[in-house]
Amino acid sequence: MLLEIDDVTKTYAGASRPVLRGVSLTLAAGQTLALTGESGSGKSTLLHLAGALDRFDGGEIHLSGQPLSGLDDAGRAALRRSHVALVFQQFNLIPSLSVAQNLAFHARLAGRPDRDWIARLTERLGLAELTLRYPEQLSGGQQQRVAIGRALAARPALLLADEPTGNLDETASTAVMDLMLELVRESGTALFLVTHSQAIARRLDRHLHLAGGRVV
Ligand SMILES: Nc1ncnc2c1ncn2[C@@H]1O[C@H](COP(=O)(O)OP(=O)(O)OP(=O)(O)O)[C@@H](O)[C@H]1O
Repeated sequence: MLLEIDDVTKTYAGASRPVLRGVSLTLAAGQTLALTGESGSGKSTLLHLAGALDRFDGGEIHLSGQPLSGLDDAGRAALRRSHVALVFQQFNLIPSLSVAQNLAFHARLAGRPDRDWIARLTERLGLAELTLRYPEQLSGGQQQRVAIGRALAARPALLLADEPTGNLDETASTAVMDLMLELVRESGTALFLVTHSQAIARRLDRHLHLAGGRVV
């Protein structure tokens, strides 16, 4: 199993109530999973824990067989770099780098700069004419397509996406979601997607809902 979350609890420092009260789920390699839930229900928190971005208080998370509770910050960072990619609502491109440089950035960091795969992603994402531009010269939909290409360039085992189309209009949102689903399926990457959209959630292999700090 690629990701196993087992009875995880999380309370933020200073908060009176836990955000997560015993959450369990699994995600197999190559599978796509949607997580919905009301605002403040803890979706982003759970996604961050799955990506080894934050600590939890109880339970255990295994990512590619590694228990996360035993890792220090450096260990979590190393596991993240080798296994996980992230796409957020804000596109988070590096403003001083061109589209081509943004696309190659994470693959370089991960030590996997596969030029043919990056060229293929660039083509598939409709970015071939835009490689010399900078993020500020792109539309929101174009920026998010670069972010998806950058995330998949290193062929991560797991893509975590937090409302990736939340800042896009309906047309751009549909185009970006179509491409993301096609490309994760093509590359065998598992997808854990947080979304407010039931329509988007229905397009994934599985759909879980978070309420009252639990998966229901
Ligand atoms: N760093 C933090 N410190 C303290 N409390 C936090 C922190 N991050 C989130 N929270 C709180 O934890 C709860 C869950 O937040 P989270 O962002 O996980 O929810 P969400 O379901 O993703 O919400 P949304 O759909 O609005 O993005 C909220 O009450 C939020 O205020």
